[in-house]
Amino acid sequence: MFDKLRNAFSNAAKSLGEKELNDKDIEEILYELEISLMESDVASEVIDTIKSDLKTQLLGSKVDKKEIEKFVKDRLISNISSLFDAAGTVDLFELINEKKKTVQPFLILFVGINGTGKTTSLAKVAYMLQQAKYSVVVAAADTFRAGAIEQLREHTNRLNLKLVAQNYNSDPAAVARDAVLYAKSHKMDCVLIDTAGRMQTSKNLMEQIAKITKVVNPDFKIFVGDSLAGNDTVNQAREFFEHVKFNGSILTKSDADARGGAALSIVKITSTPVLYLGVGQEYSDLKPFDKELFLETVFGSLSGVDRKTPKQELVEEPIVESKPEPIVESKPEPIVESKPEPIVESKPEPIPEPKLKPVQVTKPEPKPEPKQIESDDPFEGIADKDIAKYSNLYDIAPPENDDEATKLGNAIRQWIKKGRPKPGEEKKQESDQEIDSKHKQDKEEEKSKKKRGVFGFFKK
Ligand SMILES: Nc1nc2c(ncn2[C@@H]2O[C@H](COP(=O)(O)OP(=O)(O)OP(=O)(O)O)[C@@H](O)[C@H]2O)c(=O)[nH]1
Repeated sequence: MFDKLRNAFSNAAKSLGEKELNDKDIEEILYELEISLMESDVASEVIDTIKSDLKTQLLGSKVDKKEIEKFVKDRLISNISSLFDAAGTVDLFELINEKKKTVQPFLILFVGINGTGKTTSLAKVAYMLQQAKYSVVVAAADTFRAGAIEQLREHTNRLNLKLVAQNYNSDPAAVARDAVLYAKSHKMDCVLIDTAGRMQTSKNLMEQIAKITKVVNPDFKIFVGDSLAGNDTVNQAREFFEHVKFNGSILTKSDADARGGAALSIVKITSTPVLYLGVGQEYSDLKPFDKELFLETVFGSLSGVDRKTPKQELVEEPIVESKPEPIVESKPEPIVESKPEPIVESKPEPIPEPKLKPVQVTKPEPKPEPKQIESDDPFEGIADKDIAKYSNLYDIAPPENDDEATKLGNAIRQWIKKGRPKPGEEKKQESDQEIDSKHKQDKEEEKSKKKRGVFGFFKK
């Protein structure tokens, strides 16, 4: 008998607790998540597309009322996570090793607009490859910006790398080709090609890059974008991708701001992966992009819904002191050579380990204690046979609401505690009054927890 009753209760709770998601439910929850994405510098058009995709997916889904927020959030995170997965990952070393088998150098072209950190990132990649024992030659194919060649020379001198350069205004494609010839004749593993970075809308620039691409046919093209530039970086990425079809990106200056939404925007727009994050001004300040860390940064804990606008650092430790070796642009020296420099293999000197910056470890924001979730079942812990026995002995009618169910559950527990006495055997140890007062106490506790009642309505 009580099995039926119990089933009826739980079905009622289910039907009252379940809900078919409509536009309004989703909009309300997405609003919070949208703020998180905006605060993380995700481009607005990307947010709009993600939102509308998600809405289409969710409309009409049946969800437990209590779980709606978590459900929507989880789906959003899982959609974004799939976006990153779909863009794939790249193991640069593996690609270089493959090319090495053909005894040909692996050519990497760096593109991006001025000032985003392209040259610095090229130097960081050169350093990373050097550390992995690959031989590297650098091509100064930015022959447009005054000081660009000297800036690159500064890096290659420090890293003890060969730089192939010509005069300003010479043909960047010719510089790239010379560097490739140098690498081939010296059996070097990689050629890193710097390019000029005027505005992405410059037709000239895009034509120049297209020409380099045609002449040397790079194996890999990297777009360098500034992670602080938000929508701007996205527009740059779109434009460069249209013309250059780059294979992946490096996002610079992630140390200066923890948000990193540009990563999501670029991946969404180009379907290519973010390879590395620039996290400082040292050569070693290049970190592989970590999807999980990104998601945690934007959404907080991936399993809960309590942190709506987290401000966790994408780079775990903020850098407090930047003592970079100044990457200064020296004044352009007149460059006389119009041909590639005579090829003199300098003896590789041991490369000093770049100094690591002292980092200050900040204590993570204390997370709020997870709320204790109590069972909604007023008969929790009571065996079916006890419910049946008690109701038969005392001829109890099925409870009609939360209060009655809770009261009945408590009464049965008391009865069990006292050894399941039959009517008359009871020594009246516990009067109805006592049960009532216990019940009142329970109600008070529940009130303060403001949790949803078992029958599907909110207790006031
Ligand atoms: N904090 C920080 N600064 C960076 C990072 N990457 C580059 N920078 C700095 O950003 C500035 C611009 O970097 P460059 O490498 O000169 O920029 P670029 O894109 O090559 O500019 P052009 O040479 O004009 O094309 C420099 O001061 C760099 O030190 C980074 O990851 N973190």
